[in-house]
Amino acid sequence: MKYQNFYNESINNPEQFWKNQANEIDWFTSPQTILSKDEYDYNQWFEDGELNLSYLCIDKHINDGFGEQNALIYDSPVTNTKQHITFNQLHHEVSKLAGGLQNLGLKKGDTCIIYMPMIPQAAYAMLACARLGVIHSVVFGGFAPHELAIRIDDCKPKAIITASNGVEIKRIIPYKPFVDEAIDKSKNKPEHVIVFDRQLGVEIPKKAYDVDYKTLVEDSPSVEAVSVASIHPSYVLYTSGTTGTPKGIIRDTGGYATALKFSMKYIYGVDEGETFWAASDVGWVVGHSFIVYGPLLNRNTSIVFEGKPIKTPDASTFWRVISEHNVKAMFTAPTAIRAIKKEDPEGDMLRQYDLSCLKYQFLAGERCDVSTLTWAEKQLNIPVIDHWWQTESGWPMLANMVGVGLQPIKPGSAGLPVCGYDIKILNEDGEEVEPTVEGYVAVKLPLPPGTLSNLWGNPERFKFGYLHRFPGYYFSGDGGYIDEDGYVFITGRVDDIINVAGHRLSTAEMEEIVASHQSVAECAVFGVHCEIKGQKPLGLVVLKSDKTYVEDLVQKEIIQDVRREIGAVASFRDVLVVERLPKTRSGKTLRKLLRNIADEQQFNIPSTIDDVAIVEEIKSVYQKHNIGIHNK
Ligand SMILES: CCC(=O)SCCNC(=O)CCNC(=O)[C@H](O)C(C)(C)COP(=O)(O)OP(=O)(O)OC[C@H]1O[C@@H](n2cnc3c(N)ncnc32)[C@H](O)[C@@H]1OP(=O)(O)O
Repeated sequence: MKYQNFYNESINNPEQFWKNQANEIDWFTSPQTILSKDEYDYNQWFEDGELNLSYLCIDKHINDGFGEQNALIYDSPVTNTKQHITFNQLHHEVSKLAGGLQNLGLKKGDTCIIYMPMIPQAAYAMLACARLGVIHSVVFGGFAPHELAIRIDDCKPKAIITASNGVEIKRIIPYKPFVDEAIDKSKNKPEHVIVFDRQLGVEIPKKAYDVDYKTLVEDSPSVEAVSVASIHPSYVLYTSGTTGTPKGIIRDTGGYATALKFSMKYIYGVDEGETFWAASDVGWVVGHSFIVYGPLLNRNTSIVFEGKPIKTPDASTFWRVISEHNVKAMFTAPTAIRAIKKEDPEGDMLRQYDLSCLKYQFLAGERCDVSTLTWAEKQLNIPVIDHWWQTESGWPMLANMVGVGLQPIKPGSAGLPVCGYDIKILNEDGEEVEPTVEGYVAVKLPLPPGTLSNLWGNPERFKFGYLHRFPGYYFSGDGGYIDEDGYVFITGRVDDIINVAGHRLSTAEMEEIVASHQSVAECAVFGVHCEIKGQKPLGLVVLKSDKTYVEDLVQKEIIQDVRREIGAVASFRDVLVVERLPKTRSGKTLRKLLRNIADEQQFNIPSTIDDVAIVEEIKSVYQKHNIGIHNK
């Protein structure tokens, strides 16, 4: 099969194409309607189909005779634990937890937040919710109680499933106290908090709403998977938006199952029974799609890894896991490769392991610089494939579809459009631009199955944020260009979103927190280049003139404020005090100029600037504080 023919088929005849793909999964009721419109006049897939994700990920494989195959391998260098979990064992854990949730009153259509570290119980919790048709919302453990509270208030969960603690290298992260604090702050209190005690000697503060996870599972019956409509939301996953509040991306069930089954085979090139590893976190979309649902749907063994690319215990960890667990294809973010490269530039640690099992290395989550890609290629000597997608899409939009046939790799490009995604580069007026001309990356509607179906509780924001700017297209928020061979190059966000170590964060949200410090008159927060994390946030503050300050103390307080409100994941460590900020004559802060000066990029000073002398002022502040690529 040729990529181009396959792709063209998906674009020219999407209904037939996706009907064929939908036939690859086991439906309780096969869909007769393939593509239709919902009440908001937006496309939906397989409207009248019925199925269950938990059934497809577990029961189906047991029924097919694969109950003793490993479904999950939990590998935790931070606790020195390795555990193999078969599909039979997964069934036991998930169906009894689902029974427990049911006993607590959770039913189809309710919501449940999952705030867990990278332990198998996080996957059990997701699958138990899916078994009942309960809509889960996993919140990344690096987010602070304030962020958790925002999500609680938005999705109003009936229960929260959490653990006593996480382990960050050698540091204990107190998950349960964070949940208690978030509930204190939120207006919509959940009825139950189900707590998995990891028995690591961490004290668990007790509350009336607490339910012990293990007792709940022990005392509850196994329950069967319920049938849900294809368009039933399987989950809500929050992602940063350009305004302060995060957006709850809604994912359907039938379209998602179809797209994930398709992805495992055609994008990642793994067959049933093989091992796949996405070294990410269940709190991100990668974790949903390619640690839990995708591999399990495809009867792959999936690795739940609780560790880091370095320091747990060293830069050889990834290679040990690949070799020990016979991983065929692996997914990680470029930032992880950069961290390994820094510790092991010549690949000496890598060569201690037999990596002959590894056939493909996939990279995504942030833009991949050429030197990271070529370093990985040189060390691994296999195709290293950058690809691009978003929380919104749920699965890859650009890739090198190795399951169809490996195409030449062009370093710097995230590859070719994946089947179903009619990707266009548009100018300000919504017109398609010529090859190699940079513009806005948009996808012609309808989007393929498995992509976002709306925003939780906010259909207006969905339309305005994604569909309004270029009618007839989904607007990705990224800029880029397509070359003469059809390869797409993503150049970065065109809004206030930054990507720090593969974590998508809103600078507007950080700016709100910085601005609320009592000593700050005005401020700007923006992303600057970071050698390891790709980008990191930098804050510039102008202090109020009617006060006396200890500058260092104000800076520490501001950094602490952002960490307390958003969480450690923000990596907000740099705040500089300046006399003034560059502005246009109409008073708009020139954040892009501030970023370009820091990144020492070629830039034009906007003609609307109110005082050009500020450019030198800012440069000298950056120099004094060692900000800038060449100062490192
Ligand atoms: C394609 C669609 C998508 O884009 S989905 C998103 C894809 N992104 C990813 O998969 C993320 C990739 N990045 C990573 O996995 C990590 O950044 C890696 C590379 C492993 C490095 O981790 P780390 O050294 O912790 O750095 P970091 O910048 O992630 O962390 C910053 C601070 O946050 C903390 N943190 C991190 N995770 C948690 C957690 N689960 N629970 C609690 N805290 C967490 C870290 O400890 C770190 O804290 P500190 O600032 O050092 O005190």
